[in-house]
Amino acid sequence: MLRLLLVCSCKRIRQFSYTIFSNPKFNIFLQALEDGLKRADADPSVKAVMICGENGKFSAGADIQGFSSPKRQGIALGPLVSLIERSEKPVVAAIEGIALGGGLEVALGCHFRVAHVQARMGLPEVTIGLLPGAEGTQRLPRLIGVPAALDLITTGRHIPATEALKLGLVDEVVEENTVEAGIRLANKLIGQPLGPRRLSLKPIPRLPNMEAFLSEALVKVKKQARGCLAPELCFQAVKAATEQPFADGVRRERELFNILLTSGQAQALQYAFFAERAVQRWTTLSGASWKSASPQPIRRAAVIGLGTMGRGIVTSLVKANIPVVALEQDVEYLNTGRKAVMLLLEREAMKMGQDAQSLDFHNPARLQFTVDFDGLRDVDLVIEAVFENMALKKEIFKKLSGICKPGAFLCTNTSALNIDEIASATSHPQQVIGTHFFSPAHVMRLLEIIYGRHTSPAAIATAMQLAKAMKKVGVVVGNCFGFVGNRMMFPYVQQAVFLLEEGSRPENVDQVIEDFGFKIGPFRMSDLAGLDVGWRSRKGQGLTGASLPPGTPARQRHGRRYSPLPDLLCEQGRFGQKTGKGWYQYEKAGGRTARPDPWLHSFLSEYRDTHQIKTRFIDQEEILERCLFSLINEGFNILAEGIASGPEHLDVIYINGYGWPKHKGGPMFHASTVGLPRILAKLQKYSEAHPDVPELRPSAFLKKLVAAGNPPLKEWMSCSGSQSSKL
Ligand SMILES: CC/C=C\C/C=C/C(=O)SCCNC(=O)CCNC(=O)[C@H](O)C(C)(C)COP(=O)(O)OP(=O)(O)OC[C@H]1O[C@@H](n2cnc3c(N)ncnc32)[C@H](O)[C@@H]1OP(=O)(O)O
Repeated sequence: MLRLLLVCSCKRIRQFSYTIFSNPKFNIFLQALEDGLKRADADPSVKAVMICGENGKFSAGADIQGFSSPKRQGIALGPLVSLIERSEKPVVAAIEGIALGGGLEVALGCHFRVAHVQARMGLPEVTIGLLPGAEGTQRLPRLIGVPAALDLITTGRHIPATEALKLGLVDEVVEENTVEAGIRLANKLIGQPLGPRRLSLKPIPRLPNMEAFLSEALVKVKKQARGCLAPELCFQAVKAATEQPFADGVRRERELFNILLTSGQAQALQYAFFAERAVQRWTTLSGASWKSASPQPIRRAAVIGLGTMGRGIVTSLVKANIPVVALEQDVEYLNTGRKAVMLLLEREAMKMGQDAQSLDFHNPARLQFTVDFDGLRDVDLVIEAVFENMALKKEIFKKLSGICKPGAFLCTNTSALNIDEIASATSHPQQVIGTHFFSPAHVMRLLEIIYGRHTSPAAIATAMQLAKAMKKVGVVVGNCFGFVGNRMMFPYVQQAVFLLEEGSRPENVDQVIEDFGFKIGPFRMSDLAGLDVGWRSRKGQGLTGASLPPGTPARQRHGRRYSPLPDLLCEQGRFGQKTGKGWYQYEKAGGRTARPDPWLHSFLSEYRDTHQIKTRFIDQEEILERCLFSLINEGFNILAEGIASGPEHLDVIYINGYGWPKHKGGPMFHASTVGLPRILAKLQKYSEAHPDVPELRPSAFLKKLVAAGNPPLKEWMSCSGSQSSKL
């Protein structure tokens, strides 16, 4: 909520409390600001005006919910910012807490800006698919120069007050009461000329090579945007500021803003913003929820296993300022793991600069390495991160159950294994919970949190709190094979491989998926992760390898279609990047540049000949639909079973853990935009063509929703007979 303080000649402050922007939940009352400014200008006793926030916050900007509301109305902010700037009396912005989006644009209209040292500011509109549409794209480059403005506007990053001061975005940073400092400043400014402080009148600071700079910047922005429209249109708006007078630049900004507003991407990104917050309000099938469960403090944690996942998890815990005990099975593994963890932490410290001091990871009180389970006696939480092997995990949990204090939470980092079976090895299964980290664990934001039959609400609340401390987004899901993320991934990967059997090449499939906006297609992903991982799992499930009963048809398992292609590649030692060959070829073992492999193409032809599969041309539409709609179909099954309590959970998981393009809102949001009747019709078509693929059979819940008239996403769960959406 913004307030207007009127500074009078007698140095008394008349205070009008005008709600301009929300504390973000409330509506925008711009009219009040306009009226207040006009009254201040007309009143000779008022000598200066100050705009500040309430409750220690300047403004989080406009109400994001309002952008997708069909009833969006009211006066525009840009003209008001101009009105502030035109004021004949000095207007000072006193920024505390946050000044984001439209809030910062208001501050840019002021003649002076004073900020508290702990304030943060930014123009994050790009992250919700928009651009700073209240003349911010025209004022900011005039104030801080084109490179810095482009950076802030196209990334949306929030910056601290100290950085804002260096950039010239604010005039003063104070450690004391910002409002009082603002009033002092306002008093000093009374009677001073304001012309040079009106940003719309300032020329753009020139660069010797503006044209070259802008072309390079555009290439960078496009590369980072990966199909997302907003960064490029933000760029265009700033470019307009470099080429056109202020008023024309503002007109261009408005045009571009309207394109974005109606683009569909903005709705998807705004949905993703609220979805990420909605998943914090978790519930379980048995009715436990965030409302009544209390997280327990984690004063010390332990990690078991210092493989790739364990190393990343230790790093995340250290960065979250949680003292850690890291345990390995023997000294050799421990030393290798210690070196790797230290390297990761050194790198993180480099990235953090001065703030890195707080990590203090050379201090054994903060990070300790051991091979002795006794060192885990007094920890509050353990994260086991050993191999995906049930017997091994159960053995470890049995041991932990005897050693750890009864209140300690026992987490297993698994991507698919049964949490209840692991918990059965302990004497307090209510303390056991699944925490599925994504690789690299210190980078990836997603944490899938899986509750078992006995998991206590406190364990769930604590895991959620831990996710937050590690700056991750925790999503609570039920226990089933593959949980949510991997369970939905299986049909997608399966379709990708079936498409190869029928006539596609890995590079065709990857291209279609990457053009859709995924960071990486299924085959490049498989080469990166290592084909041997899935091979081991399939051998464990008896789908391939020595335990396969003789006479099993090559392309069928349990009466369903099966493709042995990935197994055949593994038998040839083609494990992906690590061996230099997989679905692609690489320059060397460990190489990263995937090149289409003629060997693989001939191998696929021979395979089709052997199995008498007629090679056919498969178009982009079929590739995309078979991969994505089968994944979405599984999502509907998951919702029907109550494994996730709403579609937003699935979407947050896919955006943060599986590279789903955020500007497409996640798989379930995408389904809602494509339209459920279309998805159903396509699945029916593909299922008829491939009756031996149960994953293509439309989910009963999808059919129910279509029969119910294709309701909007936020009403889906009320049709499920399960729980309701949080949105
Ligand atoms: C033609 C007109 C053109 C332009 C005008 C201006 C445009 C804009 O201003 S666009 C909006 C720009 N602002 C943002 O993008 C800020 C978004 N919010 C945040 O980054 C964060 O919420 C925060 C930094 C402000 C606070 O973070 P944190 O303390 O971690 O709290 P939460 O994120 O959990 O948020 C708490 C609560 O507030 C809701 N919320 C936050 N910001 C907005 C907002 N701008 N509009 C609507 N609602 C907002 C958020 O959803 C949470 O709600 P729940 O508690 O119900 O989950």
